[in-house]
Amino acid sequence: MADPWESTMDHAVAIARKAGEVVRDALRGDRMVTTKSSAVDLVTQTDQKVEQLIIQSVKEKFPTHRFIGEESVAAGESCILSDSPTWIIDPIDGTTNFVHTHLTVTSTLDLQVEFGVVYSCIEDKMFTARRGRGAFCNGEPLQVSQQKAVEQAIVATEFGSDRDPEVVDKIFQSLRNVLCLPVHGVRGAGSAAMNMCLVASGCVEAYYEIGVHVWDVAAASLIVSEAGGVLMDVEGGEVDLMSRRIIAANSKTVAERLVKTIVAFSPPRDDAAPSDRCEDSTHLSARKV
Ligand SMILES: O=P([O-])([O-])O[C@@H]1[C@@H](O)[C@H](O)[C@@H](O)[C@H](O)[C@@H]1O
Ligand SMILES: [Mg+2]
Ligand SMILES: [Mg+2]
Repeated sequence: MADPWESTMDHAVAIARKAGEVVRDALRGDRMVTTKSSAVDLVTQTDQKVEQLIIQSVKEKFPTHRFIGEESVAAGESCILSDSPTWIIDPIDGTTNFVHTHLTVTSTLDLQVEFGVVYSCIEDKMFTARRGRGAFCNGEPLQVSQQKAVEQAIVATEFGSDRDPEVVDKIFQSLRNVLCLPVHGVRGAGSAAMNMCLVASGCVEAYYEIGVHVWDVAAASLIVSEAGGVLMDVEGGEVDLMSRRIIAANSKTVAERLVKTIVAFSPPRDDAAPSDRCEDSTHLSARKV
């Protein structure tokens, strides 16, 4: 049966590839860095340029579609899912890597519940998933790891950009608990989306993080699910993409072991009123890197 969203997803893949070209070009030049919710929550002109490139390109083809973009929300736009087709965009997932010319940088585009696209532009890896039709990397099918013993697993996580000592303590308590399960290792790509694509690819057994945003994980969530993986809230139960908490695992068994291990807390939700969000976009002085 013909897929009504096929041409839309093709456009998403094309614009993700174009975004990757812009990011690769920017890596060869100077990057002006400013900050958002903390001194280590970085953003560059390239993040903003790529987000506008994506949004303008989609608006021209699909004028009724809505958007949740990381940098648009940072500038004060709402972060509310509507009944209209809504694109959830992270123009650069891994901005800190981008600023430090580190390797893993992705751009993510998700059209809520229909398809997800994550493009890792340095590696030229295009991760895609269409609801009910599988997950792929450069056209090759993806399948999560079959390892169900967490003691034989590699787990990915990130430390986020909140440096409140009480939050950092909870993050480290979880990390210590996970390491002492024990697990074979803990890894972090510097990009939530890339960590989740590693789960979908069977490279690591699970990823968890408290403090991510909906734009970090929306596209890759569908890629994990379509690769046979499981999404769960850190306290168990269904994941809520606006809650800023997620476990993406190869199996329910591994996900449930992590639920028992992680020290849970609840950051301000992405769909909270702007005044209740911790991201108050305090743009400190720009610096060139
Ligand atoms: O800001 P960004 O590079 O798009 O996204 C990043 C996420 O991919 C990562 O998981 C998180 O720990 C960082 O704090 C940051 O949010
Ligand atoms: Mg991100
Ligand atoms: Mg980003």
